[in-house]
Amino acid sequence: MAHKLGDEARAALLARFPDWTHDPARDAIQRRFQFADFAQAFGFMASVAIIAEKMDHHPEWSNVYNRVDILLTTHDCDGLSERDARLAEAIERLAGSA
Ligand SMILES: C[C@H](O)[C@H](O)[C@H]1CNC2=NC(N)=NC(=O)C2=N1
Repeated sequence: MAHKLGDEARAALLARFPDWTHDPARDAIQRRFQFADFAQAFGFMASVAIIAEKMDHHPEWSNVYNRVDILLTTHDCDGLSERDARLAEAIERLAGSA
C-alpha cells in the first residue's frame, strides 16, 4: 500500500525535482517535455511505459506532436508517494538520454 508523503517529505521531493511543478489541488507533480519531433516524443513515451509497467506505477500524460505532458500522483493514496519520486527519477534519466 502506498503512503502519502508528509509535508517534509513532499518539500524534499519538490526540491529534488525543480523542473516539475506541484499541483496542490491533486497533490501531484507535472512537467512538460519537448522533443525534436513526434518520433522522439513517442519513443520516450514507449520507454517510460515499460518502466511504469515494471514499477506498477503509471503516469497521467498527454502527447501533442513533439510535446509530452506528464503528471505524477498516486491514486491509491490520492496524493504524492515515494512511488512518484521513483518514477520521476526514471523519467528524468530517460529524458536526459533522449
Ligand atoms: C492494481 C494496480 O496495481 C494499481 O492500480 C496501481 C497501478 N498503477 C498506479 N499508478 C498510479 N499513478 N497510482 C496508483 O495508485 C497505481 N496503482
